[in-house]
Order: sequence, then structure tokens, then C-alpha cells
Amino acid sequence: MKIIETRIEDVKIIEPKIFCDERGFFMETWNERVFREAGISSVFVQDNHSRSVRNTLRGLHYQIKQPQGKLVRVSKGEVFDVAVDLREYSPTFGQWVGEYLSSENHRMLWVPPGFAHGFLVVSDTADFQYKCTNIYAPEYERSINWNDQELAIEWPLGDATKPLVSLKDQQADSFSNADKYTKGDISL
Ligand SMILES: Cc1cn([C@H]2C[C@H](O)[C@@H](COP(=O)(O)OP(=O)(O)O[C@H]3O[C@@H](C)C(=O)[C@@H](O)[C@H]3O)O2)c(=O)[nH]c1=O
Repeated sequence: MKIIETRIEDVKIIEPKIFCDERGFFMETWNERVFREAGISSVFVQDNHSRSVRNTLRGLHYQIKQPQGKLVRVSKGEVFDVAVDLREYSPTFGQWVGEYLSSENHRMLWVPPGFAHGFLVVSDTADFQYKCTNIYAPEYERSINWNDQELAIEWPLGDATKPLVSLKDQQADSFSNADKYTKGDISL
């Protein structure tokens, strides 16, 4: 397994070791000891799986209490996956990281607690799977506008002018109005 740093210190790309033979491939998608030794020692309590059609954009989501760290990957198709640093005390506060994750590159992204997360589907469909360090708490869930001008995320929309977005995400907050994290909110 290879850990690749991103421009935000705590967000990591993980490239699992792929074992190929005439049958296909094998990979470990999570191994407690290996991840702990790589610096990701969180306990995961919920696994999720969503399927989306091309041009779907989910996000940017976070929970202001019970913040979730997310280990995300794509088992079919390709997405552009984004993490936004919402920790007011962080040197990279308000900055974002975007990475292509696909069933071809097998890459995962570690999005720690303290970040908003979202993705855009750039294949016909995408199956998106992730482990979370905290359970879903809709009362604490928040959404920031994917198209926020201050964040200026460079979504690879191609010819599409607008992505497919849920009603909830159409009513998302601006980054400047959104709830942020202070130091006591996050324990890594
Ligand atoms: C996220 C979630 C949703 N649901 C339900 C609520 C709702 O009826 C339905 C669809 O929910 P949403 O529209 O919020 O699903 P979605 O837009 O896919 O939400 C997800 O987006 C990505 C970007 C994330 O980072 C995730 O943490 C999560 O917020 O599923 C659960 O039961 N458990 C969960 O953990």
C-alpha cells in the first residue's frame, strides 16, 4: 500500500497493492494494522455505498457534531472527489483537494474529520463506497454549495453546464455562512 500526500497535510491518497492474475485482481480495501501503521488509526463504525449517474454531484457534506472521517473509494466508474478543510485553526482552512478516484486506478482518499466532502461522477455510472468514523447524524448534517465562489473548486464538468444535485444540496449554505469547526470539535 502506498500513501501519497496531497496539498492538504491530513488528506491522503491511498494506493492499495493490487495482485493480478489470470482470474482478475485482488486487493485489500482496509486492514486495521496496515492503516494504523500508515497513520490512519481511526475506528470505523459505518460503511456506505451509493450509485450515481454521470454528472451527479453529491456534497459538499459534513456533520458539525459527531464529525465523520471518511475512507472513500470507487468500485465502479470514476469520480472527481473533493475534500474542503473546515477547521478554522488549520493553516489550510478553506482550501480544497480534488482527486480522481476510479475502479481503474483503485485509489482511495482519506478525508479526516473536520472536512466537507463531495464528488462529481465523470463516468456513465459510479459506485461509491466509504467507511465512516462516526454514525450518520442528520440533525448535525450540513451542506455547503458545491459552486461556492470563495472556495472556487475546479469541478471537471466538461460540456455540462450544471451537475445533477439533490434538492437538499441545491439549498446548501455558502462557505462564508456555513458552520465551521473549532479545535475542540475534532479529535483525530
Ligand atoms: C448519508 C446517509 C444517508 N441516509 C439516507 C438519508 C436519505 O434519505 C438518503 C440519501 O441521503 P443523501 O442525499 O444525504 O445522500 P448523499 O448525498 O449520497 O450523502 C453523502 O454524500 C457524500 C458526499 C458524503 O460525504 C456522505 O457523508 C453523505 O453525506 O439516504 C442514511 O440513511 N444514512 C446515511 O449515512
